[in-house]
Amino acid sequence: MKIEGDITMRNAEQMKTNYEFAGCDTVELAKQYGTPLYVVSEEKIREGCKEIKETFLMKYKNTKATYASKAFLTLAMCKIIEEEGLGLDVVSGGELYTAIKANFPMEKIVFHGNNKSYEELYMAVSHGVGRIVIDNSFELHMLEDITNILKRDIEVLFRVSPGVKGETHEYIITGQKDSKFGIPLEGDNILQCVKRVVLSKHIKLMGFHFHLGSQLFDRDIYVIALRIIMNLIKQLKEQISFVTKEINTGGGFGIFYTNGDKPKPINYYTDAIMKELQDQCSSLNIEVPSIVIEPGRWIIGGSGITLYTVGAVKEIPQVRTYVSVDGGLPDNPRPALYKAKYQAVVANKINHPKDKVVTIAGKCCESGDILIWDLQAPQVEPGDILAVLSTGAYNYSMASNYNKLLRPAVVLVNRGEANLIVKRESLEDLIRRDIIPKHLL
Ligand SMILES: Cc1ncc(COP(=O)(O)O)c(C=O)c1O
Ligand SMILES: N[C@@H](CCCC[NH3+])C(=O)O
Repeated sequence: MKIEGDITMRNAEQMKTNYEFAGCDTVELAKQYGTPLYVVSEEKIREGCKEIKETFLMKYKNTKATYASKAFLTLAMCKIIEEEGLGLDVVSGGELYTAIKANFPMEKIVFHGNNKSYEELYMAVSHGVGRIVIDNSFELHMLEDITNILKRDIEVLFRVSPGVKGETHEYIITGQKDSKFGIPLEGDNILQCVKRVVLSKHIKLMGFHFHLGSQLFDRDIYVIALRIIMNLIKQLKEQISFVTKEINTGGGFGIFYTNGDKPKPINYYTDAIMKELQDQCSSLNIEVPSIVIEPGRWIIGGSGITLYTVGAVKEIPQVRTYVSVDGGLPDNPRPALYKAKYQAVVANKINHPKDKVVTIAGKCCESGDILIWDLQAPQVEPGDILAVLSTGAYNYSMASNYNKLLRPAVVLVNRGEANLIVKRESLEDLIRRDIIPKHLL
């Protein structure tokens, strides 16, 4: 009996031809929820958070981690992040509103942005967010005004621009000298801002923030940036006796998309940051400030995939075969924006030999709407389900309605169970905000 059972199990295993993600058959998911479909693994998100806790937060005292919600934010995501005990970084009234609606603890919110509006700052102060990261002196003035009106205290950091250039796509580097983000360290801009804020009645300066860019694999630039910030901290202490309590070293930790990406555990970065911090503090004889990191992509990127249904397959002899899917640039603008590369599998043909090379095209009226060039794949036919991998970060959050395509649904999967966490847009949603003026009726 037992032997028979084993054979049956083995046969079942061999016959499995569908791609599984978090214990769910992705072809079934596509059938049940339609395509394009974002699928997000709860377990993978929690594993990332756990790694951050075990190898950074528990290893070093006086440390915090906030999830950069711009990577992927829904009410359910807020709940997971809250349960995991991380903070949340938001960059707009919209992201803050989402966190408020999820009852996310406001003291764990860090509010970012290089051009926050008066209304956004007012919203942040009146809801009592934990930190506002001030990007410029214009914002500082608005914040002084708002805190005086509301008579509310607020703790802030200054975002500074360390002048360090990360190796990544030029559109996603932020820490270089010529950047729209942060207060430059050249000149006395930062000194003036610090002098001003220390006199403020309601604004308490806790320290400094830098963020170097995204999809970074090199820890040395974090160390270099930290050294530069430590020098600022030393000068401020000597010149105006300002004591820095917190340094936020941003996010940007890279993940695997395709061969060539060499992802690292989080402590590859944080151990180097903490070592530099301790060395610098002891050599400068200053108290060790608290360290905060803000990973976005590193937590959610590999936790998501996108399912598409294949439509037209067009073979141009001696040129290439275009396989068109039912989404593309509107649900994933990253290949068009950053020449981002992705891996994909044909979910219903997982065991078929990959003896073809095809190009995965989106359905937008844009020649640049190509999701993947030259994918090694089995024979692809209309109706096949394509799973594009590692789409958890900056796909759903950057999606648009270009060509009036409907934004996909999002399904949260965990150990074979699936829950819809964002509904698919409807045609009605597309015109909900349109108004026809009287003279055109
Ligand atoms: C201020 C700030 N913190 C954190 C992040 C998160 O970046 P990543 O998703 O690359 O970790 C970003 C985005 O680059 C950012 O601008
Ligand atoms: N949107 C970018 C990341 C920007 C991070 C925000 N500063 C991407 O998809 O790679």
